[in-house]
Amino acid sequence: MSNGDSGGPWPWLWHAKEANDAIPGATITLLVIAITALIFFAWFRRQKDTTAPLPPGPRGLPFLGYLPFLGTDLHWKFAKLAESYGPIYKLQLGSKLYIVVNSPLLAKEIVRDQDVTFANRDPNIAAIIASYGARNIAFSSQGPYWRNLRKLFVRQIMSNASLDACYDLRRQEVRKGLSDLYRKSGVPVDIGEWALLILINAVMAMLWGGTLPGEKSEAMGAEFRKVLAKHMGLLGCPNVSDFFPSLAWLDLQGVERDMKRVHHWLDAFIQSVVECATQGRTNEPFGQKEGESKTNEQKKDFLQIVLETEMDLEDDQSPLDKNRALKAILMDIVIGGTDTTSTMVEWVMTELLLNRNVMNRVVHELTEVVGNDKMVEEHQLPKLKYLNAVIKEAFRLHPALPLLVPRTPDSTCAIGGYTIPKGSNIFLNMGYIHKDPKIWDKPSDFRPERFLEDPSEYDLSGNNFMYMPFGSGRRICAGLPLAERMLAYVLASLLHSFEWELPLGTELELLDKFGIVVKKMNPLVAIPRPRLSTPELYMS
Ligand code: HEM
Repeated sequence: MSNGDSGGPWPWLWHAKEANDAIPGATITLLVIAITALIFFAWFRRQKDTTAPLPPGPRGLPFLGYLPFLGTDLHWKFAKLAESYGPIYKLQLGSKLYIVVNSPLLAKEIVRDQDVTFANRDPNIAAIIASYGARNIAFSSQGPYWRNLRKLFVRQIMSNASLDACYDLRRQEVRKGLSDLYRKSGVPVDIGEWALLILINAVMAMLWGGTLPGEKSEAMGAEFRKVLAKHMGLLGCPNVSDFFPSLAWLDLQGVERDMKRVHHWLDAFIQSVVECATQGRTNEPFGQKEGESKTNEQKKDFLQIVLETEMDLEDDQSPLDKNRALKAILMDIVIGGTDTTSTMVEWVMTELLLNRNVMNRVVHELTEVVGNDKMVEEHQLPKLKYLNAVIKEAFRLHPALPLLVPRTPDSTCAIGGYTIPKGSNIFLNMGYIHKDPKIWDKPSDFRPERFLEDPSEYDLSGNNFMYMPFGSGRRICAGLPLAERMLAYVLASLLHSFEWELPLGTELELLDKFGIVVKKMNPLVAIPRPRLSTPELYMS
């Protein structure tokens, strides 16, 4: 065998002896060089990306990092730092690295371009306890378990058919709440508190058909509100044990201890709901009549849907695992479905009381669409274009979760030319993006008209990275369809059925306080006066 024919890997490179061999040989040579260069370039870029610097960020103290300078109003602090450090910055808090993203372009990289990489959570200690060991949808890591749980939730429980089927249950609770307000007409009412009770009752009704009866409603509702407030406070509480896992056993602030207590109460509550449904018992504390949730197919509740669906979560699931997964889903609904929505009712009502011309236009629209001799029905909601714009504008200025729920990458990657290490916590700073003057004209004005021009430009489904009150991508809020319906229905009912005024001498303001859900600092108190033509309407 001659050298030129087969010696070495590139024989044609060296031995294009004959003239007619020369052209293809040269072409192939150039091709190989080009491909090699491309491969090298791609490799070099990857190398460069992963060896790119960490994002900029403020310096902290040794060991503690930026922790001592964080303060309590995280969302305002993060906005201020965005002014100094730009679209992306890092914060070292104890032994943990946090990355804050402040631009729609970089947010897109996370929730769209690299959605799979960023689809995990790194729940804090309180969240792990509250979610049965990260077994709920919000805090479990992506994988078959989370996917199946989420599929069941979104496709079955939150489907249009399922939500239509339990409309009667929601409606009854909203109507009861309106009757209650009618009795209180002329008297100052804490709107957030009222809305939370209605939402707790509506969610309970949808869960298993039972609600809180009569006086028990007030007492149980008050207890539930207290527990819920504590629960949310602990979830959002900066905890030394999270920043220094090696000190977690000391539980220095007692967060772990307190969350265990709160979780115990909520778990007993959920367990009694599950037992009642699975064993056909009456649910004494919550006034469900025997067989109530089982007999009426029209009013199929969420629990029935879950129980009827074979929960195929993981291969090795034990009955205990299954029970825990079931309770974790119910907890997602109870926790996700109440506090967030009632908080938004309060924000929208506050903005409307501050912007009387906007309030008048909403009321005018309601009168046109619904009529003064009728109560609002859910099927009328899509016709309330202006109210929907008002809700969107309130979400822009007061997103209930301005930092969404932090995500964590499952491998080291690059965003905006910076290295994002595996396991760091990523905050999408939507509270800042929603008010960025580079994006929004007169951002601090409450101007629903900005959402009227092209309503599809900014929907709530996270397709526009400048506006994502419910997040985006595979971790977008799983309860969005219910949240949209409930929020608009409660607000439309409040505004159509009553005129609202402030108690004499009240100075309305927009101060907020940080938590996993950002609420009004001072509760909104306003006075309802009936505005419908017949008192009987309020008695239904
Ligand atoms: C005004 C009402 C609500 C707001 C503003 C809201 C907002 C959010 C946000 C921002 C997230 C994180 C999204 C992300 O990481 O990209 C989220 C997640 C979630 N929400 Fe909501 N939510 C609301 C109502 C609800 C309701 C009614 C439910 C249940 C019935 C619910 C259940 C959930 C669940 C299960 C997740 C976790 C999704 C996952 O990690 O896969 N939410 N929500």
